[in-house]
Amino acid sequence: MYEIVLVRHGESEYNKQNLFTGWSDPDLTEKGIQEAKEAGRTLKQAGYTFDLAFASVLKRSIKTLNYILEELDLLWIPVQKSWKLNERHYGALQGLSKSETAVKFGEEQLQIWRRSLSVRPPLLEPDDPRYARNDIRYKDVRPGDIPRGESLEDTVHRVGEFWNQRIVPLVMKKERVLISAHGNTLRALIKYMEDIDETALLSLNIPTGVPLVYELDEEVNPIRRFYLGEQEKIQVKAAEVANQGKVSE
Ligand SMILES: O=C(O)[C@@H](CO)OP(=O)(O)O
Repeated sequence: MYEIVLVRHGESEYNKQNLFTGWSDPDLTEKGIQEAKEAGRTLKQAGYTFDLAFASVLKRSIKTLNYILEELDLLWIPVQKSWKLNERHYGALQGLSKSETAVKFGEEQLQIWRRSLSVRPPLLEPDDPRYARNDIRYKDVRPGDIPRGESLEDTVHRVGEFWNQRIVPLVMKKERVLISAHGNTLRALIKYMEDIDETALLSLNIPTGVPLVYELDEEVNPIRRFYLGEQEKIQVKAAEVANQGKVSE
């Protein structure tokens, strides 16, 4: 049996303000830093250690990973960063308030944009300053691969490809891997690995800064997944994520 640990970054400035984030690059809040450190301590107490780690190219994921590795005294291990682990691109919704958007378009539409599988958000215009094509960190990405807005299905595609090409071979070599990523990237990975149906996917909300352990069989198929830490507290945190789509928080 293999094991892999996934973690969503700690609370970001946009999470705190309840703004759509996607490929925007806000920093962690003080609470987010504490969540990341706590995740590191939880892993340490449970006896986890890692040979290498992955992060996206967004600072909330990178910093979360660093705080965790610091708690584990593993800042020295190799870290691979990839845009393929970036949050799902939220298109023209990026930077807008979730609760104001719920008032304007209704909670039902908001839930479709946030949690459905195949619906894309309104796309960014090519000349929108939020379009990542002019951002130097994506200079090596084929321009056609840089999204202007993604459905979860689009994210499943890129994350699934990354999982197969970059992570599975390492897991099969018995490398102990930690992945610091994002709420919808992790939902996409869970969808890819387990092929859960859309109803289950709708209510799948990943809390910030909580280690999620996957046990995998010899073919790297999932056996089970579970969160490490106080289960009641984790459920409350997941419910908070679900409630971000309400008209008033
Ligand atoms: O804004 C976002 O990019 C994501 C994660 O923070 O939010 P949501 O849970 O609404 O998909």
